[in-house]
Amino acid sequence: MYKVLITDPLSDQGIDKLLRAEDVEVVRKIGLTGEALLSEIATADALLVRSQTKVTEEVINQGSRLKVIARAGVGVDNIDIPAATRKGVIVVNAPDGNTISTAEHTFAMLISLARNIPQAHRTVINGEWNRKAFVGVELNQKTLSIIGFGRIGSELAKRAKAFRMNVIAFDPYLTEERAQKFGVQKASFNEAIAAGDFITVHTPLTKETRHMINHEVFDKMKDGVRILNCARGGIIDETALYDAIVSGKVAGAALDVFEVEPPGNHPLFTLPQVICTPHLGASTIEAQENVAVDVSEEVLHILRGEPFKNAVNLPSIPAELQQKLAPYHELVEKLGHFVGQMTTEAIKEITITYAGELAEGDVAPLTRMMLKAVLSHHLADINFVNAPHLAKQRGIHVLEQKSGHSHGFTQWLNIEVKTDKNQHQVSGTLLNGFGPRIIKIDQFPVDVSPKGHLLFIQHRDQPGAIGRVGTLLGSRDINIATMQVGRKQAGGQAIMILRIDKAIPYDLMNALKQMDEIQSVMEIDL
Ligand SMILES: NC(=O)C1=CN([C@@H]2O[C@H](COP(=O)(O)OP(=O)(O)OC[C@H]3O[C@@H](n4cnc5c(N)ncnc54)[C@H](O)[C@@H]3O)[C@@H](O)[C@H]2O)C=CC1
Ligand SMILES: O=C(O)C(=O)COP(=O)(O)O
Repeated sequence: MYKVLITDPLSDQGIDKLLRAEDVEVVRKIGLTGEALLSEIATADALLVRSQTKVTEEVINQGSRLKVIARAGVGVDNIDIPAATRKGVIVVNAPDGNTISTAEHTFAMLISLARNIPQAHRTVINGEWNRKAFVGVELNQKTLSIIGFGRIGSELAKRAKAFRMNVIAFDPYLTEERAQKFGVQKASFNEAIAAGDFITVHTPLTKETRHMINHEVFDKMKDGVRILNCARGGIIDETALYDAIVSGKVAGAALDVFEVEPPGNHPLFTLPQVICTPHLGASTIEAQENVAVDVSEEVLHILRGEPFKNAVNLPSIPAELQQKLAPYHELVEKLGHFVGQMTTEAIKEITITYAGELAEGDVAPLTRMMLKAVLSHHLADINFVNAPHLAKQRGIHVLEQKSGHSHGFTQWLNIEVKTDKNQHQVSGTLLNGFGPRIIKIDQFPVDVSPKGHLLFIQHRDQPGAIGRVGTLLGSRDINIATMQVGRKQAGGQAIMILRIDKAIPYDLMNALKQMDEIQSVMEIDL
């Protein structure tokens, strides 16, 4: 039974799949913090949050069973992603479900800001009728500068265009083609800042975007500019915004998000030009259902070991590439496990070489898979998420290379592991109709189907050696299912790989090791 802990409000309909899953126990403790959160997370397999719960390193490290943190929304700045990665915990979000709601909310703020709707509302319900104080401006023909042209920024642009605004966008990843598709003008940051009658930010909060709208930037804006932030508190320096409003540079600001939430008695709230909502961008019935459905499905997939889509701390793999690489998963994992078990000393370097069909295109997901398999025999708690991080932390050099030499196979791959004293390598291929095969072990050509319980013996090639091993195993009722031998030259170094039906008792292992012609014996589980 998996325990899924939910600590922020999520839509009931959205989490229906989780509630109905027979292998899941849902524990809903909304607003959990401090010691209570630490105590609940200790037994949770998954944590589901929105923006309120602060998922700190301490919380993550306390989650000894934790496999996934799911964010029902976009921004993951409340989650310590590097800490999750170090711990091997997958972080997923729901990037698409609240785009429209947040774009609509921003548009509502834009119109409210232009027409002073919240301020006017307050006076009317207080018994006043002051029409002169709330003269606004039209959106028609005004310039809207959008900083961050991703999902929400681009949806906002469509709505602004419908209101006949000129839309200018700055985003380092915005191509001319995409700008044309949305009918917006691509601009530099400074151009967008200088041209906007309204400036709205739609970037994530990162080291680069924190206080990207600051005193200096306000100075470069048009007089009477209006500012919106429905993305993340902290993108705009709130002190600089306050000063710019007081100085008259900025005519008004609409804020849905704040550097500290809830913001309490913020100085900005003393200014009549400021309108606010309490982080409501994604707060619609539709968005909340969408994001809860998305994360519930992702959590179930991850807990059940099925493929998932929206990991924040794993490189995303396009569906087409996933399909292309899927047939190689087993081969890569088995080779990795084989060489990982052959290597009994601290690893210094791992090189994976792809040739043939495998050398064409992106193979990074296979390399990550191989790394996890090799290192799983050397490091504790390793998984796809933390494998590259743990390798780097241990000073293990990982090389991925491609070769034009596929040794006569349609696809060929080799994993080489170096330690201070030794090196081992295993090559494999996919044989049409037969699946993965190991075709070489440490320079010994073989043909081994990599599965089951294997006995890997290094010995001197001499008459009777194979027979003696067989007799010894037979005398202890150990059946040999298949056997492969390989040698470089007659009478020289050789290897035996026996698939046996059960594990070897300790004393029998010692008896094998003591045979004159045998140099090493190792059990390998694949
Ligand atoms: N107020 C609310 O309730 C909600 C807020 N959000 C926030 O809105 C923001 C945008 O969300 P989405 O559009 O879904 O994300 P997105 O990832 O689709 O778009 C973000 C865009 O910002 C761009 N960007 C990154 N660094 C930049 C920089 N230094 N300068 C300019 N552009 C930069 C990226 O290239 C990307 O195109 C996020 O911060 C998210 O957390 C999202 C949903 C609801
Ligand atoms: O999705 C986002 O980034 C949001 O900011 C929405 O936050 P919320 O889920 O409403 O707390």
